[in-house]
Amino acid sequence: MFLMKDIVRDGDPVLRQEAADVTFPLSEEDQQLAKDLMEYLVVSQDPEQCKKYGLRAGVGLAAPQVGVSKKMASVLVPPTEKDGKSPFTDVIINPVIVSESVQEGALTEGEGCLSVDKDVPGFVPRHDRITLRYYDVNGEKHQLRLKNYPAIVCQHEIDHLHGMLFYDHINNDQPFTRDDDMIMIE
Ligand SMILES: CNC(=O)c1cccc(C)c1Nc1nc(N2CCN(c3ccccc3Cl)CC2)nc(N2CSC[C@H]2C(=O)NC)n1
Ligand code: NI
Repeated sequence: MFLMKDIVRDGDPVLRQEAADVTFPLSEEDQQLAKDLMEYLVVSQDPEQCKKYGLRAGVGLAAPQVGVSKKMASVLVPPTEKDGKSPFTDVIINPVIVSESVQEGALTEGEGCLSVDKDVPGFVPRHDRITLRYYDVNGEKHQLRLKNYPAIVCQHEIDHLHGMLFYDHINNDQPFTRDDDMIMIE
């Protein structure tokens, strides 16, 4: 199981590299990595276990953040009160955003990252809607449309696979600048 000591922090070059494509069928090692990446999110989202292991809660974790420069990330978007179903949960492998809305979206409260200890205030302008193509741990190809929070999270995690961090997108002169048709996501 990953603990905070296993999370690579900003400044480590691995977070600024282009990660390598994952080859199928997954090696034992890559299968274990996928399990561990998802387990971190599950444990971190359970208040009791989160406290017990001293974790920072997250809804996404990319392999480079645990020092493995491979195109793999776990995403676990918690269920919204409404229907108790997670809008998106999977380990995305060799993900590609095949299309994206011109319309932007951003989290109203800004973004946090397990690899960035400092708070970096500001809107992180992203695409409000994306069409995501990825392979799951079984090598099955998926292509689906995501919008709002799940789309933001996937873009944040896919950024990690290309050596980008969320604050790279923040407008430093006007961090809370937004154009009036930017979708603000709670
Ligand atoms: C600077 N202001 C802020 O951080 C920020 C501040 C307020 C609100 C938001 C919404 C903010 N923003 C933000 N909050 C999150 N969490 C909210 C709490 N949650 C969580 C916490 C406890 C249990 C279960 C869960 Cl689910 C875990 C996830 N996560 C991300 N990001 C950016 S995309 C990848 C994702 C990530 O996992 N980061 C570690 N951003
Ligand atoms: Ni991150």
